[in-house]
Amino acid sequence: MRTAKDFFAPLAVGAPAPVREIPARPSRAIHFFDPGNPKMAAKVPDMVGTVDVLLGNLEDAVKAENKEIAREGLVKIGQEVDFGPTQFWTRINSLDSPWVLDDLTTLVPAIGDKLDVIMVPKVQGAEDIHYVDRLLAQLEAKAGITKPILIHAILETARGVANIEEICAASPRMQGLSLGPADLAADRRMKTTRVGGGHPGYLVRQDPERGADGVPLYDGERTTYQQDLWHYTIARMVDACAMHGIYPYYGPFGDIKDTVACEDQFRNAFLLGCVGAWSLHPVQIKIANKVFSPSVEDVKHARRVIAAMGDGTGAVMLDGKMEDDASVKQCKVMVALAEELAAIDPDLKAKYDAIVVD
Ligand SMILES: CCC(=O)SCCNC(=O)CCNC(=O)[C@H](O)C(C)(C)COP(=O)(O)OP(=O)(O)OC[C@H]1O[C@@H](n2cnc3c(N)ncnc32)[C@H](O)[C@@H]1OP(=O)(O)O
Ligand SMILES: O=CC(=O)O
Ligand SMILES: [Mg+2]
Repeated sequence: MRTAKDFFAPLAVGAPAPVREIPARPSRAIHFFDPGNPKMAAKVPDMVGTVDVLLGNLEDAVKAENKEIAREGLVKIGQEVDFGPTQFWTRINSLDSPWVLDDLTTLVPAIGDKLDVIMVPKVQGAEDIHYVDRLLAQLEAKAGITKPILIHAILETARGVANIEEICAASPRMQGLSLGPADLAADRRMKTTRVGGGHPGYLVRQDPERGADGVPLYDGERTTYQQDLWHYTIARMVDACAMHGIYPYYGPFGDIKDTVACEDQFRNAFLLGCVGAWSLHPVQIKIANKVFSPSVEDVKHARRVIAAMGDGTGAVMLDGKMEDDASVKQCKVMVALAEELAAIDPDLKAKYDAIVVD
């Protein structure tokens, strides 16, 4: 165990000092692209400024025979593109793969000064984060990198879920967690073949009409309500991240054409406390940007409550509802997010600035 006094010490002589607080940078959409796919790679420069995070993916969805091309493509993009306000992330190959060592030893010297966050897949426990943490420190020291690269872990194994708190606490580099519903479903032996989202078989059913004898009458219509397969894991992830001052994200939604259900899944995650979601296709960026930005109505309400609550203590009635010390804190979460987003998104800023609090 690293003691409290050593926790913020660099893990290699000459490596940058770890950050004490993870910056709250907007990351509504983490947009995945394959850096070895020429069509996708060509779109990256024009996507800067339209999405909060651009992530060059080297892991699953990149064919084994293309791993090196993807890595080289990522280096080229990292060296040539000015990312401006957009964060630049990568997802490296898993720690048990033959590619990950080359991923790290190539990327850090070549583009480590540009990379904000490295996403590590299939994290099982703190030992995986410790490994990456030390190696990054050694590579940063060797390359003269002055800003520490942060680590994001994907929650996609049963062991990872069981070890979630120790993963979050494993390093001051820990920036956040994403739910990986596809690998997690496989690892848990869940019986869904979908990449994220709900399932029509996972439902609750309205109570039956009953006869005078109390026996259910089976011929009546009974409404069913599809449930969220991911509720437990997302809620678990949100608590662990909040406890450790890092950020939770929903991961992939594979039914690209079902933009409505994608929006629903993203909104569930937003309401539960996630700050963003993955985008696999350009069409999902707009959805994430919309869902993970507080609505004008919510911001207006939050500002009204804050104004009505004065010093933030006591209780008031507003529109027939009680507001008090706790609800004003909820409202402050909403307003703080709106302010963060307004600082980087002129359209949102104009909408929020136009709000008149009556
Ligand atoms: C499930 C577990 C996980 O690990 S999920 C994360 C790993 N998966 C990924 O990263 C998938 C990334 N996305 C993709 O590979 C593609 O979007 C898939 C889903 C295959 C669909 O591609 P495709 O059939 O070409 O779509 P399309 O014809 O609608 O594309 C229109 C134009 O847009 C481009 N495009 C597509 N996806 C991206 C992307 N992610 N980033 C940037 N550009 C993208 C296409 O190349 C296509 O371009 P063009 O108009 O032909 O020039
Ligand atoms: O990597 C993501 C997943 O769902 O698996
Ligand atoms: Mg996965």
